[in-house]
Amino acid sequence: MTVTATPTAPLRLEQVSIALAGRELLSVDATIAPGEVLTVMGPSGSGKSTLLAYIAGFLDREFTASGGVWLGERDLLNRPAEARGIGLLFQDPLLFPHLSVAGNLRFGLPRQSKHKHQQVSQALEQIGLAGFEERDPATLSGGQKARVALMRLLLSKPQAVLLDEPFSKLDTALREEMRSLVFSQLRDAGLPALLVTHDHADADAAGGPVIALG
Ligand SMILES: Nc1ncnc2c1ncn2[C@@H]1O[C@H](COP(=O)(O)OP(=O)(O)OP(=O)(O)O)[C@@H](O)[C@H]1O
Repeated sequence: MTVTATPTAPLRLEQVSIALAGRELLSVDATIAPGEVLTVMGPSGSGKSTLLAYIAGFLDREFTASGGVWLGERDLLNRPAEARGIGLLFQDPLLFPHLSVAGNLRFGLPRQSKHKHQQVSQALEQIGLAGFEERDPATLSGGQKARVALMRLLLSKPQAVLLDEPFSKLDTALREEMRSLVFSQLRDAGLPALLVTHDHADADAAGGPVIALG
């Protein structure tokens, strides 16, 4: 069972071009189908995080950008970041330290959602952490934190997901486990996703198209 409804719409990057100080930094034209992961690779400074910031709606004013970002028929550039339906997963799990594990997961749930308690316990069960509701996130291992962060993201019912080097801080065994968990969950949820990574093994595991910047 997955915690996110299917299906969603494709994420379309329509002739996106971003410049810094008058020089073109990147240009991308791509469509990511529901359940597909597009991997973006490229050297440091080639603009990978900048591309994610443009899609998510928090591009710094230093940059000038053109081109469309569409979720199905919805023009995301006309919406503020919080109304774009984009979920983010970073290198660090970024759990709220003042909330319990359940509190962190509830934070992801839309305000109007029903059966919150049940949704949280089901999510914990799915990641092998049944009964962890009241735990302080500081007492979790790195892998447990990463799994809670993934479930918080999925419970928030995003319509597309951006992943910025989500596995780079995990050790090898854990990295493989998280890759398989993350990509299977995204596929099952039918979410289009964009993965930024330096690691070719991430791209292989994602199984989708790869584009190179820079
Ligand atoms: N807020 C900003 N103001 C001005 N320049 C910036 C800003 N943020 C990033 N840059 C510059 O924009 C370029 C692209 O940066 P970006 O962080 O997107 O690269 P990246 O490919 O994600 O790099 P890395 O792999 O090291 O994370 C770099 O030259 C960087 O120095």
